[in-house]
Amino acid sequence: MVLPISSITLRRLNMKLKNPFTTSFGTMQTKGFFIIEAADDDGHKGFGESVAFSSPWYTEETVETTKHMIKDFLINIIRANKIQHPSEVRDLFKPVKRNNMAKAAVEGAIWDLYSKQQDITLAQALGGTKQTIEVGISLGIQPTVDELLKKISRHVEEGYKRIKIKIKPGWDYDVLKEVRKNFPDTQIMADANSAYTLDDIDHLRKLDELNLMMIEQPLAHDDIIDHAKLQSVIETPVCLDESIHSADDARKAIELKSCQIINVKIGRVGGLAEAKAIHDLCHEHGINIWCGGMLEAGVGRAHNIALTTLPQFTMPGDTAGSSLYWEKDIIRPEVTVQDGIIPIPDKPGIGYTIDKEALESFTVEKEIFPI
Ligand SMILES: O=C(O)CCC(=O)c1ccccc1C(=O)O
Ligand SMILES: [Mg+2]
Repeated sequence: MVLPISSITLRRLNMKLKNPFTTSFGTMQTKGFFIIEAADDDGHKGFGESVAFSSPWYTEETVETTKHMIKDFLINIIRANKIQHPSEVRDLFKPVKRNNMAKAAVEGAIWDLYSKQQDITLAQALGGTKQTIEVGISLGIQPTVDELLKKISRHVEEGYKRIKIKIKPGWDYDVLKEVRKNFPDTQIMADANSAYTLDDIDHLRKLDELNLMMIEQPLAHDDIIDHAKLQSVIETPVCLDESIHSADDARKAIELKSCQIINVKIGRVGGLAEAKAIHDLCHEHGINIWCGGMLEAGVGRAHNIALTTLPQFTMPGDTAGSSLYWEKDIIRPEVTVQDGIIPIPDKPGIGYTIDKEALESFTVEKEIFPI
């Protein structure tokens, strides 16, 4: 049976983050992104969210490249092909190299549309099994250690299951040592966003004494060789984020022992089908995975929640509550977290309703493409 799609709408939104978010690369305050709406003639609407940032610091994609890819390539592919199941979109998009975040935004809208047509949840469509998921929070680099400690206290009290701390040279060992001293029993991890090289091995080895859950992407964004060298001489488990763009990348990293853990982001790997393939591979190899975040608005957050219902997502992810990022999110209800837990919504598709007024108020550009 063909999966009917009658139009795809591309909406560009601008939303201001409640708090600036600082990584080893710089600070973000507003987020531009696309909400993709895939509609059929029976009134079903599926939604996807693009996660590329305005500048290419995390991967090579940007808001502008996302638009170019979707408008000039991906929509034409959808138009030219009959789709029976959303898992086919991954192969249809293969002739377009990389540009994973653009692909994921369109593919995600089609998964949501399909789930609504079938009257099942997106989690069910993916084969998810959990009724609730556990989440942690990611804290950007703060102006002072004191401010970091205050934020950690607040989130530990709220019940977040683990605290991730962004690090960079000059904001690492001493800061984490202070954190560990104040929070001896909290699950703490660090994310370097590729700020180090193998020259820093001795420095990174000092982190072993702090009993961190893991160190995320310490070395180059495109590396799996040096990470294997690093992992062989440090005890702290290495987690890869930027380096993994596909199940094939994950296979190679596992084979080389470049990491013990993988952060799976739907956008970075090109969509839900690829994310599920990475999940299945890691399940087979006993590699723990968790769902990363890209400072998403509600639609992206809902997709992350659905993906995390798959069983090998054994570690708390970065999908924190909407109100930590936004004055007002674009979904109803907003994502709320209690004691570090998010219940899986039971409505069809992503399970959250689009707040049309909010969506409209953040929209700066809109284009409809008939399919
Ligand atoms: O809170 C979130 O959504 C995740 C925050 C985060 O760590 C992050 C935010 C933007 C870009 C990259 C990363 C990352 O995981 O490396
Ligand atoms: Mg990361």
